[in-house]
Amino acid sequence: MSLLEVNIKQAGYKTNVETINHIQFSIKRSELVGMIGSNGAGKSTTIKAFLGELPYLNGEIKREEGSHYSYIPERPIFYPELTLWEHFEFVTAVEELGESSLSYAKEILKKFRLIDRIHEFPGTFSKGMQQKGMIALALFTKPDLLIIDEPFMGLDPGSTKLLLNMLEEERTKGTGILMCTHILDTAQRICDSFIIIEKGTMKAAGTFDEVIKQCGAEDGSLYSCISIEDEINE
Ligand SMILES: Nc1ncnc2c1ncn2[C@@H]1O[C@H](COP(=O)(O)OP(=O)(O)OP(=O)(O)O)[C@@H](O)[C@H]1O
Repeated sequence: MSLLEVNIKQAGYKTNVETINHIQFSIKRSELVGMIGSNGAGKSTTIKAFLGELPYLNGEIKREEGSHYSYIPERPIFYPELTLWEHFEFVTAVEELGESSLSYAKEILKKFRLIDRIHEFPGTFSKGMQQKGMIALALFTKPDLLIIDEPFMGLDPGSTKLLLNMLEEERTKGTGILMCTHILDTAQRICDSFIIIEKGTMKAAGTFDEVIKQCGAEDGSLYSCISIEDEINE
């Protein structure tokens, strides 16, 4: 059984108005899946659909029993009235993680070089620092499935390297990862499999060789899998 099995027939932001359709894929433990496609192709909508955040979903979503996920959205979201450290305390209380887990929080925050800023409000952080704060919070809950939308956005080279190492560490622990990204060279290097989304539907899915073949990308590059006029025209 996979961690996640997605079979979306149609889904959208209004009842009976489909923004995406016919998207099927699964994610196994320790698998890193790259979801790629142009701006507006339907990647974030697909994520929202299988997380149950859309008003319209015709399809079936199966999750491994007892597994839990963390979702890092494209734009960081924090509670304006809480400091970064208070976010960790809040998550500890809500998820019933126990006080001892806060030492793990400090470990992650040290790695992300945020430890000196924990008593500040994340809203006052730089974009990259906010992104790191979101990633740190997501990893803190030790998810079985990690869903990251544009993880490299705003990260400096050192933080990008750190994130890549942490993704590898998570994978080794058995975490399944779904990552939306426009950084195709990195995706090609680190992902086990790919989902290509185009105009709200799934154009290809599988290993690198499989998607290249399905897309008819003769130059053997993921760039050729993404057409330029890819946006959904409603
Ligand atoms: N909240 C919303 N309400 C209505 N339509 C939306 C909403 N969010 C996105 N859409 C529409 O859904 C379509 C797919 O958008 P989506 O955000 O899924 O694209 P994406 O592939 O994630 O793009 P990007 O790479 O730019 O993040 C677009 O036509 C967009 O306008």
